[in-house]
Amino acid sequence: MADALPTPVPVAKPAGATGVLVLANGDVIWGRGFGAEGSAVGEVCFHTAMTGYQEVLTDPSFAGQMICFTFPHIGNVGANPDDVEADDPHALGIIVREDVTQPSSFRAVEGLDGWMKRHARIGLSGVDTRALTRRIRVAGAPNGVIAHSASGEFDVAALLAMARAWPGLEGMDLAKDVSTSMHYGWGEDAPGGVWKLGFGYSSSPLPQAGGAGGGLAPSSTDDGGVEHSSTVPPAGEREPTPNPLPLAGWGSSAARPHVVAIDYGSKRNIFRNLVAAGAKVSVVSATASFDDVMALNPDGIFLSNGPGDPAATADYAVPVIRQLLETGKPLFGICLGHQLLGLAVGATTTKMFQGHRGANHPVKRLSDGAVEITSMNHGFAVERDSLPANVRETHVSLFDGSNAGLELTDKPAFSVQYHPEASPGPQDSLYLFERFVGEVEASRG
Ligand SMILES: NC(=O)CC[C@H](N)C(=O)O
Repeated sequence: MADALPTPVPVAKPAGATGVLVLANGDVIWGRGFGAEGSAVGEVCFHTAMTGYQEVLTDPSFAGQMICFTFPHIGNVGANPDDVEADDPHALGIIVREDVTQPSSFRAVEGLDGWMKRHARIGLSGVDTRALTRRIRVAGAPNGVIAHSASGEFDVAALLAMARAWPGLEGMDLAKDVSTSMHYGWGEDAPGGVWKLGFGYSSSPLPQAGGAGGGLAPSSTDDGGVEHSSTVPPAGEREPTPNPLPLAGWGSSAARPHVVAIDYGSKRNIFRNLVAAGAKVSVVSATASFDDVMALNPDGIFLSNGPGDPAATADYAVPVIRQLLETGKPLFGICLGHQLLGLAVGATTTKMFQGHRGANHPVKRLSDGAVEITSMNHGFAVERDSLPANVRETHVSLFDGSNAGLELTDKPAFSVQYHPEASPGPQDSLYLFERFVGEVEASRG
């Protein structure tokens, strides 16, 4: 009963169009460009959150994707250095209904337009985002190119060729490209260890008065298969959090239990919540070996969220996770970490038709029937029917019945498909951090 999509017909460029979205099927959607000029290719998905656009844009899970926001007013509280999940945006660009207005918030230090320009990310406004969302619901998340040119000049045929040449997210490993470039400590003492209003610890320089906007990176580099135009740089390997703590000296002797987090593209608020729940956190890269992790003497292991296809990341992540499970230490995974734990225990993952992206996704907790309102951002899912006998499904999406959580019955390991760190979004699921750190504490010898 899915509606048929109309065959694309060439749409003449309307007067004043300075931005365009070209989909791989030939659809051309015109609008007004903002943020950086240039073009970027990736998957087009929609997000239903009404708040938290900076958190969404900087979530490394969005590498390789551009986001159509269903909420029409995006950008109206500007940008600040606090509401970021990484130093730089990882989403390639955003597609919005209304033009971005002057920011109205005591927390804003610049407008969204200037922030995106500074970080070389493209925006497109004036788009019928309802129609685009409906298209994604009917036909799945398409590949496409977002482009912004202040002169209004576009080579649509070249943009279409770029969209068609992009191989798609399926089979694409992006985690190691966005992971931390060095191992570091994220402790209660670290700046930003826990969130405080006005902390402003981003290491990105803030714009000088009147100086916002310049500074686009000059050339493209490879980003795990994500192609970029000459003006939009890839997300790249992330710098560690500012003022990282040294790793040395942390371990089981410390007062706090020590969690080693494998960063497949983690959001900062996850680390803050682990610290708030009582842990000391060390962060290691996605490609860290079993020995790298164990050398830090962990009391528990955390597997982070991240971009791309879990099956492609599994090549290097799963053997390490399997060895870590054998240690019997508590293990907790979120989103990509959930999918990788699923793969490590022998389950399979699949690409979803349109995915889940929003801050109001109901999930049923099967242990007691409670419904958690959750923040979600995923395009792949663990296949329930592939779960082995020693794995129990713990949570289910009430939107489409897909798997949203699992736990092992013979080891202290569990994971959820949604984002319990809940920024942006509700806080129903923060108990998971306390459960995990409580288990880590209890398991210390
Ligand atoms: N937020 C995430 O960790 C996303 C996981 C994975 N990249 C997906 O799209 O399903």
